[in-house]
Amino acid sequence: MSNTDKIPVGIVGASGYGGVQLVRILLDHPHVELTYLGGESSAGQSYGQVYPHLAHRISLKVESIDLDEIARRCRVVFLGLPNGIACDLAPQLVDRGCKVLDLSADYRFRDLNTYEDWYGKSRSDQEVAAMAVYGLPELNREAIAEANLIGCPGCYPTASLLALLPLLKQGIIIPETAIIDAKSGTSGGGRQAKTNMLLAEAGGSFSAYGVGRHRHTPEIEQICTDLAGHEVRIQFTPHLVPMPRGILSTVYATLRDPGLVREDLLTIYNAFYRNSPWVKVLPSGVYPQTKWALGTNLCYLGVEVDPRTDRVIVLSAIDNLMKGQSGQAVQCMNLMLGLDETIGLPQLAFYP
Ligand SMILES: NC(=O)C1=CN([C@@H]2O[C@H](COP(=O)(O)OP(=O)(O)OC[C@H]3O[C@@H](n4cnc5c(N)ncnc54)[C@H](OP(=O)(O)O)[C@@H]3O)[C@@H](O)[C@H]2O)C=CC1
Ligand SMILES: CC(=O)N[C@@H](CCC(=O)OP(=O)(O)O)C(=O)O
Repeated sequence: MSNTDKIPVGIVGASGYGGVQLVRILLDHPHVELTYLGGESSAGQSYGQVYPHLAHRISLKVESIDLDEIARRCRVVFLGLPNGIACDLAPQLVDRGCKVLDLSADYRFRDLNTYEDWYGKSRSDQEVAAMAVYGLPELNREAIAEANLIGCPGCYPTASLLALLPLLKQGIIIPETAIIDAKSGTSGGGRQAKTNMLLAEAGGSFSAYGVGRHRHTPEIEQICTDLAGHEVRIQFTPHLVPMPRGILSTVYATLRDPGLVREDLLTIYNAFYRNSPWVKVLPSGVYPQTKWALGTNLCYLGVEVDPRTDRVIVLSAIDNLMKGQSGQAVQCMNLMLGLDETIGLPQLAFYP
């Protein structure tokens, strides 16, 4: 592909945390060119005013949202907006010929009754939602490559499902025994001011939230149900950790075959992910740390079996803003454009 063939790409919600990660990744992507950045309260400012450390790399302004103008200037559009807004924009952008990747929850659910129950917004775009593809490449690589609209997964579902997929696909666990204990850095809550994210509130503390009812529960259950072939309910508890970014998700489930040991599970995981460049199964007895994934699109998995309880324990570490959000969206974009899924995405963390 020559320079003149670069694909024009826009970001709506460019001033947010997901938006700035997309800008950072796409500025160095060899096959795309940023042609539109959109926002709400930041509209009218240069991008360098919003993020001064990027002023030397980008001269675009943040603009208000004009769908005709976006479609005129972009072939691919990322929507990094609060939940409940993309559903008013995405269908019109797809109609105008754009490929759309929505970072919010609006197109993650095939059945909008579930979305309405958990997100409290009524929807009339069931047909569009049914054609959207869930953007987890390790699950849906072929469908993503053919799609025009991607519902990118949530950060906790990404970390947790990558831990669960080999177990569910091969019937190794009793799905309804799955318990997910996940911890996130504060950037998971986005860039807008929130009291519970203040340094004085979250800084020296570690707490659970959404206990018994977090909206990522039905998202994880949708995939577990598909893979198990019957309705599955799981237990999920998120926690807020005093660090800027990263997720560690620890998943427990009961083995169907109590004879399996750690080495058996590692063989299964390594085989399952052998063609998935963004998932790294760690060697026997090694468990992931969030800092290994920071700034990269990688998911690190550590696998263990407790023979006393017949439970498998899988630990999954990602950067919530990368594999948990913008990095994964670019991985999907690469597939939609027929490119290698690793192109343009950082592989090395700034560890230690
Ligand atoms: N943070 C994370 O770890 C993850 C987030 N997500 C999801 O990705 C999406 C974006 O999240 P994140 O980047 O954290 O969000 P931020 O809060 O950091 O950014 C939100 C963006 O949306 C824009 N915006 C807000 N309200 C409106 C509106 N009414 N109309 C148009 N634009 C609006 C803001 O523009 P302005 O600043 O100009 O007002 C800003 O650019 C959310 O749906 C989130 O749930 C998914 C996975 C992980
Ligand atoms: C730490 C923190 O607040 N995390 C967010 C999850 C971010 C995310 O993935 O949210 P969406 O599903 O809305 O896209 C939360 O629990 O609401």
